[in-house]
This record gives sequence, structure tokens and C-alpha cells, in this order.
Amino acid sequence: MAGTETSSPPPHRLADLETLAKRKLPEHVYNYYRGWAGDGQTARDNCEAFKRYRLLTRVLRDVSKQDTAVTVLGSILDLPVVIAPTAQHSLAHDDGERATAKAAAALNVGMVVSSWASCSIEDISDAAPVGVRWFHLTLQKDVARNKALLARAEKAGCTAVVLTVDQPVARRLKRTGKLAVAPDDWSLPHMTFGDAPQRGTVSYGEYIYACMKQPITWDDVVWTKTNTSLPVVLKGILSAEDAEEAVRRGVDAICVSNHGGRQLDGVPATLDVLPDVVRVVGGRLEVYMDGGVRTGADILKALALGAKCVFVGRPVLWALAYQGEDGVRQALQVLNDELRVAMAHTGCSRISDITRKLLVRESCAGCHLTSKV
Ligand SMILES: Cc1cc2nc3c(=O)[nH]c(=O)nc-3n(C[C@H](O)[C@H](O)[C@H](O)COP(=O)(O)O)c2cc1C
Ligand SMILES: CCCCCCC(=O)C(=O)O
Repeated sequence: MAGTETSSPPPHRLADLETLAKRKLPEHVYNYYRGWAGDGQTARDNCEAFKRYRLLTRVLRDVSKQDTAVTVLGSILDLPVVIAPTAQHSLAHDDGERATAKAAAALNVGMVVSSWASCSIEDISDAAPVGVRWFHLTLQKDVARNKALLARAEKAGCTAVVLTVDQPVARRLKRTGKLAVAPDDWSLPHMTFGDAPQRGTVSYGEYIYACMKQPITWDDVVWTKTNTSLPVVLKGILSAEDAEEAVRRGVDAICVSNHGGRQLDGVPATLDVLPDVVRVVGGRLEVYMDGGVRTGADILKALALGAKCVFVGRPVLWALAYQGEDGVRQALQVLNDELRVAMAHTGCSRISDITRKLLVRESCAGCHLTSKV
């Protein structure tokens, strides 16, 4: 089991965390967290897309202070960052999601607790009573369980429901060409399996789809809206058309996401589709994004292209494996420091100063005065 704290120095970059975590994690856990669909083209492209934009500095402004606060679904975050829903934090550290939630609360960033969490939503709320927390709902075949989870999330203080919509069929999660098998060390307090196959003998996808409602449709989005008083966020939107439908169905926010490249390989990087989605939505609901966010400059780029905030997935798991709650705090602090530096150099004192004018496309780096991003 990972999770023994060491006195290693704090990481300077989130990119270093994966190597630090790898040394501590059992191989199957590292492979599961790192995993991607297909050849990993989309997983890589999510990160590369950020590098295709350059930041344009603006000088001689008073940037002695940066206010990085943002309001999402009525809650104030000190950073435009939400910890993405990711399964099974106890595989990274004994304190699991309790540690992650404490770190998120300490820096006042958001956290989405996965339906696939290893700690229950009640345990997490007991460990970290404050903090902006949302519940990620995987719709299960068991309708009563879905209703009960919505009620439990609200009672435990969650202020939004995040419905993941990009898992229509069981996937074949891979890393280095090997198909992941459902291991027997998962703890799943929110899920009901009925006559599920034996873990350790079937693929990861076969196992989890034994309890998931499949496929889910727009009617399920309406069902979710009807069965909770909380705002509903759709996570996994990639097209302008689906974003338009989300507006029509009365959804409160969407997260442009390809699940960190873990669903269908070959779909576009999220940063590349974000502008189209933002354009069609036209401010009628909040738009977030995730996939490949690794630096404060990445956050600035996503916000410049219209995201209200970003979700961060794998780096949080690496930080948790590296040094538990403290590791996650350090990682969030790195993002905070880097965002402030990027804002100062681009002449931004507050989040609302961040606009598309601060970005140039890589191919246009020499002709930015005439280019549009
Ligand atoms: C190990 C792991 C588990 C995940 N579990 C979930 C989940 O339970 N629900 C969900 O909607 N997304 C899940 N995701 C996807 C993340 O929420 C997020 O979309 C993705 O990790 C963002 O990309 P990034 O890792 O490059 O930041 C998971 C991702 C990883 C890496
Ligand atoms: C422990 C079961 C994991 C279920 C699926 C979580 C997920 O969405 C992922 O990408 O992994």
C-alpha cells in the first residue's frame, strides 16, 4: 500500500509528480491511474494542445496583487480549479478521498467525489466538513440506489451533481498495450453490483458495467434534474451540438471532457473543442474543461478560451500517492503560484482580466498582431 509520508522536498512542477508517485504505487494501481484508451493519442494530445498556444505578455500594469477567486454555481473558489472525479483514492493513500477533500478545503478549490470513490460521501464530509464539494453520479441499474445517492449527497453537503455522460459502452482501458483487469482491492461504498462477475478474472470494463445503467440518454439527464434540487453538471461533452442540447434540457453547467483520453482514442483534445462549445453556449450555462491541465499557465489558457474553471485529474492522484493530504496541498499550491505568475506576466490582476487576446496559436507566434485564436 502506498501512503507512507517521506520528507522529500515539494515538487516544483506537477509533471514531476507522476515519477514520484510511481515509486510508491503498486504497478497495477499506477497502470490503472495512468491508463488510456487505444494508443493514448487523445490522452497525449490533451496535454499537447496547451503547448500549441503561447501566452502574450502585457507589461507596465500594476500586477502587484492577483485575485484568483472565481464563482462557480454560486460558490466562491480561491482558485479556478476543481479536483476531477477520480475513482479509488485509497489505492493511492490509506486516507483516500478524506485526505484529498481536506487538501481541497485548505486551498478552497472544489472537489468532485466520484461514485466510484473508496470512502463514502458521509465519511468524506465528516473528515472535511467545509469545502465546495460536488457529487459525481454514475447512474446504476438500481434506480432506488440512484435516488438514495442523490439524497445522501445533498445531506452530506454537496452543492452540485456531476453526471458523467461519456461512457456509453464498456471500454478496454490499456497501458502499454495490456488490458486492465478489475483488481480485488477496490472498495466501492456507493455501488450495488447484484450478480457481478468475479473481480480479478474479468476486464475492468466488464466488471464496472455490471452495475452501470447502460446506455444513458437525454431522458436520464432529465430524470436526474427531476430527482435532485441541486444544480446538474454534464461531464463529457465534446461537441457544440451536445452543448446546445444541454442548454435546451435545462442543465446548469457542462464540463468539456474526453475523460482524460480514457474512453475513445482519437477524439480531439478538449482544449481544441472548447472555443466552439463556449461560442454556441453563449453564456447560457457555465462551461468547465478538463484533460491535460498540468500548470498554472494551462489554467490561464483554458480560461482565456472561455472555461469558467478547470478540473484536474491524474496529478491529484499522483500527489496523493506521493505525500497524502500534504502532497495534494503542495500540488494545488504549485498551481496557485504558477497561475499568479502567469497572470502577472500577462497583465491580469483578476480572473476577469483573462481574455482570448492573451493567446496566440503556435503557428501564428510570429504574426500575433493579425491572428485570431
Ligand atoms: C484513475 C482515474 C479515475 C477516474 N474516475 C472517474 C470517475 O469516477 N468519474 C468520472 O467522471 N471521471 C473519472 N475520471 C476522469 C477524470 O474525471 C477526468 O476527466 C480526467 O482525469 C481529466 O484528465 P487529466 O487526468 O489529464 O487531468 C477518472 C480518471 C482517472 C485517471
Ligand atoms: C473502480 C471502478 C472505476 C470505475 C470507473 C472510473 C472511471 O471513470 C475511470 O476512468 O477509471
